[in-house]
Amino acid sequence: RDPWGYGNEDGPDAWHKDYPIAQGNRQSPIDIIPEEAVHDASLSPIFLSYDYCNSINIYNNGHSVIVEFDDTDDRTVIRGGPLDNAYRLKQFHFHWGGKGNHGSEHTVRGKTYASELHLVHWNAAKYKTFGEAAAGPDGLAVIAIFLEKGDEHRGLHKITDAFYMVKFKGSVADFKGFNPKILLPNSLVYWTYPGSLTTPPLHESVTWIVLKEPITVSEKQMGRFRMLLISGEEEDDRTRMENNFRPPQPLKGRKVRASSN
Ligand SMILES: CCN[C@H]1CN(CCOCC)S(=O)(=O)c2sc(S(N)(=O)=O)cc21
Ligand SMILES: [Zn+2]
Repeated sequence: RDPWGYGNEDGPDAWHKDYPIAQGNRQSPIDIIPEEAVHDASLSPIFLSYDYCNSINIYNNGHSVIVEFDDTDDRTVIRGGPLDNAYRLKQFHFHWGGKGNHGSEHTVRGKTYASELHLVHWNAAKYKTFGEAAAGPDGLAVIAIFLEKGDEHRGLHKITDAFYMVKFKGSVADFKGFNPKILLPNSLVYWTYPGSLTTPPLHESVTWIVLKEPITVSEKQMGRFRMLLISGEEEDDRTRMENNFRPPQPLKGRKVRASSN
């Protein structure tokens, strides 16, 4: 198992020992205070070109459940907003809690949500490989969407119905033709700020785009997330995958900007 996790010994408070950047100046997530966000009229809307979306597989890496995409061309990209060029969709994954309404990574005036979806994109115009982009200051753009406990989300069903195939750490299954467009809320109004990966290696390479409007998820659907395990099939322990979120980090003088549409 990776030397890091979300437990008492290997959790977020211990990560700085192996990843000193954990105490850096542009760490994520953060607590967003809407009244303190700078309204920037020059921020254009975010454009998601997800029509030729092509998911490949779904897998469990022991930290989260991830759906991967074919990023060999600019078929599935985001543009606009704070971004200088097109960023290619590489994968999406989630962070969630044990029960109740905690589990998100970003918070809004201290409010937590049951889960948070991250759509990870990389700057293929500037970096040759995803790995290089993941380590570059403007290498990644992650769209964060809050999942609020409420009615069931029909778009999420296809994903939660596939979890039984990737119960164990290291398991992977075919997952083709899923278009994450159905996971978007009605409004693409967002906050944006310069930050980092929220898991090791915690690279300070992410332009965060946090959507204001959450989508809803039912308690039953959240239960499906919690049947995933961090243990491998060959291990004898059966530890549930839950509370895989990093708490908010110091803003260190960064400005959060708010879009208008
Ligand atoms: C468990 C490791 N999670 C990492 C793995 N990647 C980064 C390193 O990759 C190098 C090839 S990543 O760019 O896919 C990525 S995005 C996020 S988050 N939660 O900030 O959206 C975490 C991670
Ligand atoms: Zn994430």
